[in-house]
Amino acid sequence: MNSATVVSSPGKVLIAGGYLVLDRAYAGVVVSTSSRFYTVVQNSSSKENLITVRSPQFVSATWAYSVKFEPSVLVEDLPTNESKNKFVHLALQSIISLACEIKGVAHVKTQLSSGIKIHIVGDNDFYSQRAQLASLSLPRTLASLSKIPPFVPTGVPISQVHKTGLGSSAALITSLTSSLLLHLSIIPPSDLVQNDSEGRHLAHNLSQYVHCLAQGKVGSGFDVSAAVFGSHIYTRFDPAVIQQLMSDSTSNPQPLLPTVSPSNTAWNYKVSNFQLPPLTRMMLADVDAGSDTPSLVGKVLRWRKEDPLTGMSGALWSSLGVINQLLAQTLLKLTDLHSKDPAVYEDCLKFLSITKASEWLSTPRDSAVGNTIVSTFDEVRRISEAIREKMREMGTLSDVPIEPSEQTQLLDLCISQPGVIGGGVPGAGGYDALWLLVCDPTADISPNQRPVEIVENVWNIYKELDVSPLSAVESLAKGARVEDLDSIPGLRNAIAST
Ligand SMILES: Nc1ncnc2c1ncn2[C@@H]1O[C@H](COP(=O)(O)OP(=O)(O)O)[C@@H](O)[C@H]1O
Ligand SMILES: C[C@@](O)(CCOP(=O)(O)OP(=O)(O)O)CC(=O)O
Repeated sequence: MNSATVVSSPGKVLIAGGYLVLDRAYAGVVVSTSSRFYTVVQNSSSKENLITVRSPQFVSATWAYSVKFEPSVLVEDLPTNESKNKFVHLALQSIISLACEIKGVAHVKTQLSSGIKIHIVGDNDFYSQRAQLASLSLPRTLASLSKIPPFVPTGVPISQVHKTGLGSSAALITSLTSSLLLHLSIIPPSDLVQNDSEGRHLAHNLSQYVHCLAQGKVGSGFDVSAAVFGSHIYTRFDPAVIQQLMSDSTSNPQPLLPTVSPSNTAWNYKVSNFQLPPLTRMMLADVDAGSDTPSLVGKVLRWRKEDPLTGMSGALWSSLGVINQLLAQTLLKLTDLHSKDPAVYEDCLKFLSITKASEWLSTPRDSAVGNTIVSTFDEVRRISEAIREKMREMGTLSDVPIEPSEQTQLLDLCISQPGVIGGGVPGAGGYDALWLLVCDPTADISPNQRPVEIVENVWNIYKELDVSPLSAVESLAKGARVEDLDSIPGLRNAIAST
């Protein structure tokens, strides 16, 4: 039998907490996306201890590795490989080593007795689809995106692809790690059904370590955390937990389990429940201008370090810390209000969808509950504006384009449309993306246009920046998930030709 083990992991959007989340004293609000990475692991009938990995969306993206077990586990690139993939290679080295520590070398040798093949694909949203849309002569709309075949080939090697900022490497590492942990019987599939299982935490800790190793730095880890746990309020782990492993030489490998074990209490990350309110939709745009996140981060952190003389960064971090939390709590309050009175909530949503936010409070609702719902939406709008203002201040003080004026103009225009609740520049900010939260009622609001359509249209005709929508919405499935190969449209086909 050659059954496939498939695990998917979502992408991420950090809607609040950019820069602050690097510091354990502050939390970030991360939304996981419906766009996912999929890793498909199958036994092959090739050769003992041979692992082949293919990414069929890319040119020259096949990598073969041999696994040696003596004197210690060593995963080696085959000389025939046309390119290297550090992320995949380091992931395999770490997963096989950990599997041997947990189950013994004999168990892993049996699993690899006729080799395994791995396919990795990411939803189209992870990579810019401008060229596809142009070649199909389609306008840049959500409807056009749905006409592009799933997992469409990009026509370029991975190194040349235009990423959209959804965190491809974190989602890739997490789906690869989790699928291999399952395929090698290190964790049971049921562990990826439960939210808080030991297996899920093991997949998280290992993925964080591998991702840091591959990136050559320890970031906040919110992207891996979203790929594992889904949307949440994230407090980072202390980097000391992996410091020793990060500095180990490959010639003298240390055991991984003592560090990555879910029972290692040095992993002090916090994951608190979060989701966007019912009947709202997150909208994402890829803005084709591009920013280099590491250089933005380096500059902001340097400024913060040098700043204590004036104390401005301290005050800014404290006030942003408070309003970021307020955003999360106010959004959660809306979910609560919906569950208490879904009918009134839906009715309010209809009103908000056809009204500009600046006029939301001018017409009182029929009931006290209705007024609370509308004023809570208005509070979200005000908080999201306050966060933008503070992030712009951070940008001005550190001389970093966190919300550059070109983005400010576009965001202001979007936020002034009926039914738009709030938005901003995600993560580190810069020129490359924006997010909005819009009302998305189930009810028919014709002859009014739906907020999603209004925003799409604004983006479509906007001239000052080159804007293209992404199809992602929030993923309500919590993080890494076991999939059935045939239930994901296009997946079997995407991996069939190679
Ligand atoms: N589909 C894929 N298959 C294999 N590796 C991938 C794929 N997509 C991304 N990667 C790996 O992730 C790396 C990109 O990492 P990075 O630059 O940190 O991107 P991001 O900012 O999207 O996380 C690539 O060089 C490659 O090693
Ligand atoms: C600055 C940050 O807090 C957030 C950066 O978030 P982005 O979503 O901008 O990151 P990239 O995926 O690298 O583009 C750095 C961090 O938390 O690691």
